[in-house]
Amino acid sequence: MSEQPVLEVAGLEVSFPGKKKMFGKAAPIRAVKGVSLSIQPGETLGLVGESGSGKSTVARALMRLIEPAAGRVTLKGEDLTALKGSALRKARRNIQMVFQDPYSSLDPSALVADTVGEALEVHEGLKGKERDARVAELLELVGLAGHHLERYPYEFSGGQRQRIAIARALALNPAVVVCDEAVSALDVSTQNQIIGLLEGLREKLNVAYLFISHDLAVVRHISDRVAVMYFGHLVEVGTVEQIFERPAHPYTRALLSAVPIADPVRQRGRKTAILSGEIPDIVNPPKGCPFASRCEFATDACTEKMPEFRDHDGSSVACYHPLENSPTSEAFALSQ
Ligand SMILES: Nc1ncnc2c1ncn2[C@@H]1O[C@H](COP(=O)(O)OP(=O)(O)OP(=O)(O)O)[C@@H](O)[C@H]1O
Repeated sequence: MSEQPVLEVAGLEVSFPGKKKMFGKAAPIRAVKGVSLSIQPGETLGLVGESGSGKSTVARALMRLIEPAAGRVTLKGEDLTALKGSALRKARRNIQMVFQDPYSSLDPSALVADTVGEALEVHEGLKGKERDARVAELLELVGLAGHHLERYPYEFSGGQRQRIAIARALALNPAVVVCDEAVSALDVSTQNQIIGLLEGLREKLNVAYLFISHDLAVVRHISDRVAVMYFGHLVEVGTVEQIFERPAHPYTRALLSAVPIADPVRQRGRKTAILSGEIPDIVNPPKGCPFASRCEFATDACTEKMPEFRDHDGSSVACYHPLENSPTSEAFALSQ
């Protein structure tokens, strides 16, 4: 029997106010529609999808950095969506975020000791030497020497700054860390080091990750399971093997086959399901599956109603005609 999930998201909806029109009311932008997912302790769930599919909005809403319009977020058994004020701040200790850009996410005027130690002061009342000793431990945990305490972010490389951001995220020993494109701004060798660090920390601390990335090779490497988003909807969730080797949703297959293969001969001979066609207008969404207009398998049912999730060959997929043994996945496997 599986453990209780550390994070459960059910029916998450997020809307933004639409652009004001000259006449009439502005239609809201429904950026996230009915997203449900769960993460087990110590598990890494990858979250992928094209730009604008809603990945960052899911992350920000589940941390209550923006208010969801509907849905429930349960963190370590506690309903985050029902909490306010100090109760919310306390519960949020358990979920922290690492952002893409370590240059802008760290305060340039703050010493590393203050950046990493702030949460320890606020939540645990640690001060002075006691706080700094804990910060030095955290720096060592992320592979930096403890004596970096008295330095400013500009004195570090991009990779070292991301290590500082990770140390800050881990200060309160969270159960979940959301990594939103956390390695995307780094060069490949630094990326590999940070990924190795995240994997090591997961082993040591049993922390779970929601790992958002547009880099499918990185997601494949780090994730246990992968969730695929399209146009604000989750369309498929499965183990990393299922998603990459037997994608069931035509969108997942197209997304994977859009990854170029380095060898031009193999690239030319490859059977692809290229992502062609326009993404629907987010202000006037279609009533059925939003991928139907781009999907070679779409039927009338697809344009009528968004399909419910169903189990298919071990994954969970929102599609009326999930694919069997999708051939493009083989091409993706070859590209690795
Ligand atoms: N503050 C906002 N106001 C209005 N619309 C927004 C706002 N933030 C996001 N959106 C819209 O919500 C949708 C989802 O955006 P989001 O940034 O979550 O996508 P994403 O999958 O994270 O994309 P990317 O990979 O480019 O970061 C997009 O249509 C975006 O334009």
